[in-house]
Amino acid sequence: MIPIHTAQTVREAEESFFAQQPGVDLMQLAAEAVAEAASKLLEGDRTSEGAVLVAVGPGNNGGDGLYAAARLAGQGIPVSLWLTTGQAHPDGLHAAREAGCREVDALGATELLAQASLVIDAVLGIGGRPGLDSVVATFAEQAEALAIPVLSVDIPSGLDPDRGHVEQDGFRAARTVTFIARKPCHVLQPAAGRCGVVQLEDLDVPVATRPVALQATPADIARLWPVPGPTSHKYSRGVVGIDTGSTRYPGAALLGTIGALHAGAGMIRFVGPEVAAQLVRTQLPSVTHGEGAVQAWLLGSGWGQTEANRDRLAAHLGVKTPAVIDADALLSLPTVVPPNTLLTPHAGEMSRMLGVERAQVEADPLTHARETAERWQAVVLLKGATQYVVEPGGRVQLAVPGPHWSAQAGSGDVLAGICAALLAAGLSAADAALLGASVQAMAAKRRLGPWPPEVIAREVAAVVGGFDPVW
Ligand SMILES: NC(=O)C1=CN([C@@H]2O[C@H](COP(=O)(O)OP(=O)(O)OC[C@H]3O[C@@H](n4cnc5c(N)ncnc54)[C@H](OP(=O)(O)O)[C@@H]3O)[C@@H](O)[C@H]2O)[C@@H](O)CC1
Ligand SMILES: Nc1ncnc2c1ncn2[C@@H]1O[C@H](COP(=O)(O)OP(=O)(O)O)[C@@H](O)[C@H]1O
Ligand SMILES: [K+]
Repeated sequence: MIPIHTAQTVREAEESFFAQQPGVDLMQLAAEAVAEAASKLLEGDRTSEGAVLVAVGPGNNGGDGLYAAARLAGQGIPVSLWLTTGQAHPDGLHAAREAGCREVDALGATELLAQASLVIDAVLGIGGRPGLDSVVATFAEQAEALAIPVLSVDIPSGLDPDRGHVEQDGFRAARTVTFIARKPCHVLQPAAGRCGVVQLEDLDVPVATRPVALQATPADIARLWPVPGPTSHKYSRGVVGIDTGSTRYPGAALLGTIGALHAGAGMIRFVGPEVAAQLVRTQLPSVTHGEGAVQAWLLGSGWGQTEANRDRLAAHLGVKTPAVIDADALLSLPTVVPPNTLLTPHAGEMSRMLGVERAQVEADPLTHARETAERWQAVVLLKGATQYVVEPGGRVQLAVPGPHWSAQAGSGDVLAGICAALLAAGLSAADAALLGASVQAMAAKRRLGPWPPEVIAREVAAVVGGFDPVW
């Protein structure tokens, strides 16, 4: 799991490091890493006038950029500096001037762009207020329009380091070199989409504080997956009870059942309406029909919004079996849900659960997901380009990210089924959510393109097969 830290935590880590090791110059270490990354991005194209254009802000982020500029100029690379506010880190500026960097104003920077091989964005880092001055914002847009690669120092300038929300167009980096720890903007969409490849340089500065979130990697998912062993049988692997679908949405039932089956459910008991049952029967012969003991329920997908939802939900929750509650059922929740319940809303559903606007959830997903988890004392998987797994008590984990092709009707139905299989296997609701969302993303990566959700679901089985250490 990759720890994600806020700007404040990173500052505190830097301060306690300085208190213990006052002689270490972190800015030089940061600049060295930036210069090295710039050299790699230049790929030998060092001949054109103004090969590297460094946009420099007034603080230490600009200081990193200036020392990196000095290092590149020292290698004989033509480097131009644009001091975006007219002010700059004094020692860094001195070093860059001494090394032979030339200075340009805003107009000169814009003119140079067309010939530049690389822009280094050292305008604002973790000390910046979100948003860019309009001249800098226009420069960033022009760099993108001309397809000039951008190397951002610490964060793409103008982003809020602690959020995934993007207020204004700004730099779109090919690579971001960040320091000490990854910040939320590096992993939360849509901000993460502006960072390009994120390269962490920890500068040997330890961070003692609890991370704000943990980002899962494919290796974590493989390690945590419940792989069957020699003593496994269908019941020990977990029986999933499925009550999903309706006359209007029978396909949701089939998709969730396909999801549960391809994620390794030991057995499935389908108890949804006959129209959905018929569909499942013709497509998936291993699914059984009718009541019986189950280890987890999958409820809500494709129910439609009807008066009957509250009773349909209550009928299953009475016995305190763990459950994945999805889609329409999320709006019929009782005040108390059974232990190990997983709620799987997207931003629109969460907004209706909390009685706020969708835009409010999208602007601050984490706060709203925390509120949802607290209100129902249940684990919440907030779906979308970033998948947040939030527990009551506040622990936040982020699923392995996947391609945006998954933004299609039916993906959520499949995902709920995958999570239900994991819940039935005995995993906690948080692990079921983290593994379910991650494995679907990993499968989608292997099937890049507009594949229907059932095709991605079948690919899940292949990904899961790869987790088996024995065969
Ligand atoms: N701790 C670490 O991990 C390490 C930190 N290091 C580096 O230090 C960076 C942080 O430096 P920092 O604290 O000097 O802040 P920084 O981002 O340069 O911005 C502050 C300046 O910008 C100004 N300003 C603010 N908002 C603005 C706006 N919207 N538009 C215009 N101006 C704005 C603000 O002026 P103000 O108006 O607030 O007086 C102030 O002058 C960090 O990102 C990393 O690169 C590395 O060297 C080593 C490891
Ligand atoms: N921009 C995106 N990038 C990657 N995955 C996405 C994106 N938007 C949605 N998803 C994923 O697609 C699925 C869509 O879920 P949902 O909207 O509930 O679909 P449905 O209810 O129609 O099945 C979720 O698993 C979600 O995480
Ligand atoms: K920056």
